[in-house]
Amino acid sequence: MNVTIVGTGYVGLVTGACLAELGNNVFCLDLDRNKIDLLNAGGIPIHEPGLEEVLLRNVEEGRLTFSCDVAASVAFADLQFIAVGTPPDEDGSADLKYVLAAARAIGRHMDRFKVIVDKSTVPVGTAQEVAAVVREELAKRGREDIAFSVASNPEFLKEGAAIDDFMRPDRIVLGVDDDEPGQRALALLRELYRPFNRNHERTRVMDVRSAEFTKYAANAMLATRISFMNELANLADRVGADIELVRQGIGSDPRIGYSFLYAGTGYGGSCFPKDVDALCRTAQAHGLPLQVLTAVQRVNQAQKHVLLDKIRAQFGRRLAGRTFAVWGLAFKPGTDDMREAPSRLVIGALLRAGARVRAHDPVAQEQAARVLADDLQDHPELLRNITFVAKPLDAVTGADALVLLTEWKIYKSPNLRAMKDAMRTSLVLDGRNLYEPHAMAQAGFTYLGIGRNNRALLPPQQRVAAEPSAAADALDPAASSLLAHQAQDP
Ligand SMILES: NC(=O)c1ccc[n+]([C@@H]2O[C@H](COP(=O)([O-])OP(=O)(O)OC[C@H]3O[C@@H](n4cnc5c(N)ncnc54)[C@H](O)[C@@H]3O)[C@@H](O)[C@H]2O)c1
Ligand SMILES: O=c1ccn([C@@H]2O[C@H](COP(=O)(O)OP(=O)(O)O[C@H]3O[C@H](CO)[C@@H](O)[C@H](O)[C@H]3O)[C@@H](O)[C@H]2O)c(=O)[nH]1
Repeated sequence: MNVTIVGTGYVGLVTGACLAELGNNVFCLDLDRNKIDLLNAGGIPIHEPGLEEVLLRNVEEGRLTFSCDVAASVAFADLQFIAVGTPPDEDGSADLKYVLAAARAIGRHMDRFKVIVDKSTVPVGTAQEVAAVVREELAKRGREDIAFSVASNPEFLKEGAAIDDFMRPDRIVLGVDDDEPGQRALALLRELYRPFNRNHERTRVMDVRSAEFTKYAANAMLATRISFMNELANLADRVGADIELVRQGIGSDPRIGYSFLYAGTGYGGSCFPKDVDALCRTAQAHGLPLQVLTAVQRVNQAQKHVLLDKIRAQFGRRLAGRTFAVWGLAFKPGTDDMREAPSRLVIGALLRAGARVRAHDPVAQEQAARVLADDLQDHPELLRNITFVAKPLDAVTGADALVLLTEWKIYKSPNLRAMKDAMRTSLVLDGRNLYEPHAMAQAGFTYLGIGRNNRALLPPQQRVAAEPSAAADALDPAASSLLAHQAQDP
């Protein structure tokens, strides 16, 4: 089949590549000329395992095209997928300007029946708005005779596992209208997704509004599990339990399951924070504020500060002159995506407090340097105090503490002896609970995970003995106000 994908970001690129891999002819449109030029030159704008191979093969075999030509993209296929960004607006609701601009462009150029498929994550009712915009454009040209349908086909892929998620989906949600164009849309989409249903039927057909809602409900449920565990982890720290053992204890109940119950430094990325916000906004607009999800957001905001609180508990306010090793910058392993990455907040706070940071990430260092420069626009001189290093061990050399923020595989079995020898102080703050407290204590580390302050396993908590240099003793005033602010954070 011929398919057009509007928007060649994480979702658009993966969708386009995977649909081409199944034998379809795919036209990927983006308005970002640099991105299209890079793709046409054989480059890839994002880090996503397995993507390069699929892209190169399908471009070479002529099934995958990248272009900025809107008229050509609309003419190319009856199926027009919209996969552009839906970033948060100022009030937290989803900003639909890219979606509606894409819809308008389709309406402006279409000259025969089209199925417009919203793959972007969009609030309930968006398909109706898309249809209105397309109708408006058709009316301007006096072409109200051209039929079309707007369907919803939300995407559930995870970054870092996107190809696998797309190729082996748990479910394919199709929201279509009941009318004749809607049923034509359904027939086309069923045909497109037929290869995914060979083993068993994965397609769930529903009305458009329910499909749009399903996407938000899924992300909200997953975010809720994470905030629930993060809150319990903080209590575990107080009562002397180990949240990892608790996770396994409850996960063994099939009604609960093991997935998405890892405590950490709060969820980040381009989806959970913005989608939970947007759903809360939708609910408010309908006069039904969502109390559980409001708490989920609040807990997540606070959780992003938990490691900083632990750092402060160890060092007091004297962070100026200290050196912190940071392992992991991306919001999760398997990606170079820095959107809402907890590392931004932690590193920003450390630098503002006058500390030095030696950071390592296997793929996200370049992106991290870019976003941190943006985050620290008001204090660009602080960027001198962050060094990006080639190897994890280089980061810990001479460090007062190691702060682990992303659970990349490369950090899973470090050489503890070499680490301990290299560090100035053997303090490890593990934001992903990657290590065993007992093993770390045995190796001579002061180990602080999230919700793992199990008194039976750990030596009595000691404050870090080594004092910073005298020159560093004077606390940067910006740092002290920042830390005070964090102390008050809910
Ligand atoms: N990133 C994920 O893991 C993920 C997973 C599932 C769903 N989603 C949802 O999918 C949507 C896209 O997310 P993303 O992460 O791929 O975004 P992204 O920012 O990586 O990519 C969006 C792309 O759309 C392009 N674009 C914007 N307006 C355009 C237009 N009018 N015509 C053509 N191209 C245009 C931009 O230049 C950009 O390249 C969002 O709604 C997001 O919530 C994302
Ligand atoms: O037990 C867990 C699982 C995840 N996280 C964090 O949650 C965030 C999101 O992780 P993940 O869901 O793996 O990555 P995303 O790529 O953001 O994928 C989510 O968001 C996408 C965009 O909507 C959806 O398509 C996916 O189904 C949904 O998992 C990250 O910061 C993780 O560190 C935890 O803290 N604990």
